[in-house]
Amino acid sequence: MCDAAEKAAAEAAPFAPALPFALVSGEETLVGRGCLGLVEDGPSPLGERARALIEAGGAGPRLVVGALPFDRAAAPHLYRPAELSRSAGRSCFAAAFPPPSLVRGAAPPPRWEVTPEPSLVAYESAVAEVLSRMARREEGLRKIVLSRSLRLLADRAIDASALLRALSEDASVTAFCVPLVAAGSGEASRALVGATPELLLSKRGARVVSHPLAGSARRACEDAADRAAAEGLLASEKDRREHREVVTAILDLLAPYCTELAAPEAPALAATASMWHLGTRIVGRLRDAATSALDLAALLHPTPAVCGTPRAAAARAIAELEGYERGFYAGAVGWCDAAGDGAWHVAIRCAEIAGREARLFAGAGIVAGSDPVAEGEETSAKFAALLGALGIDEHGRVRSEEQA
Ligand SMILES: C=C(O[C@@H]1C=C(C(=O)O)C=C[C@H]1O)C(=O)O
Repeated sequence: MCDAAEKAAAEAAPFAPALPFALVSGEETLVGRGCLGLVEDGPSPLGERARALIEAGGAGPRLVVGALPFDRAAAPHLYRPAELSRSAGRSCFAAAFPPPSLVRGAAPPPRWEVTPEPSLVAYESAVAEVLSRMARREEGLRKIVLSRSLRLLADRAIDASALLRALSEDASVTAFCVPLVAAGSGEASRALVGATPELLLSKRGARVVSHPLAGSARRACEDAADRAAAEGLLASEKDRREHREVVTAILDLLAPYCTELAAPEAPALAATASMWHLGTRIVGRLRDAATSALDLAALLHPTPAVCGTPRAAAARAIAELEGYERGFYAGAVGWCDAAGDGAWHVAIRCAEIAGREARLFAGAGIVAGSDPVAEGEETSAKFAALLGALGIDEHGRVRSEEQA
């Protein structure tokens, strides 16, 4: 393409994603390429603005894809892809993210530098500070989800597609890739890549489903130890209290929109390849089937699974004590179509990747009775999925076969 044609193409498409958008799960896979337009800022509800974008364009997929940031006041990143592949199961994934060639596979593994931000010790102190604020009942705080991050620097550009392929091997999660910066923008192509076990909200017709998780234990390699970890979690009063905060918040927020809404009294175990969680499947029937999945996701988000209770006070404490912007970590990733149907997943177990750099995030819910060292260990356990997919441990060392 000549320069003028390239410039015209860039102006026509305000965002030209360098990578496909992907949501990959055993139930459904969605891959979006290119961009026909971005959902604009504006006073009307997000769902309405998304519908306006879909209706305004001509031919093309009738949906928007993207991510909501953790901060409710920050701008969402939502766009209408130019092409869409969709399949029940994972079949359309392999075509969009083909396996690497043998030549690339034979290259020596990358070398990594890993810098915790904050350090584990500083994280534990922040947890202790949260506990003392809760003990003083400051701002009525009952739960705060505090996170820490790992900054990774590789000796070469990180292959987001390879990471996504590795993450999607765990059948219990939804792997995702959300391109955040345009190709040719001058910046390294930035993307949010992860593998979440947590469904914020899905909506088809009048039926809504949410599957919040809260309360966690690291899985063990040995069967007996793994079972014991699961049973210990299920019996833990502290974890059940931590979990209940999330279920109550979701039920309270959804109730005005539903004619039926139900959740089991007690949580059940949910497993990923590396973690046990307490989970509750909430199912409801909307009063108005035209309510947008995007508006419902924006209403629920961020739940006490990633923020805390009361929500605004917890968000303020998080901003103060974590000392960094979460960006899209602990936000939501998903899609919404012209009928308002869609699915939004909690953006956890993820990393923001740009060139040779990655920033990984993991958080843990703190309630009265939490132990700072155990919460630090829980964040390490949650890093394992991403680090394992990159083939390294928390110190940047290449993982041995037994660890994998
Ligand atoms: C905040 C994260 O996970 C959330 C917190 C959990 C907990 O505190 O037990 C469990 C699942 C997630 O809702 C994360 O993985 O970063």
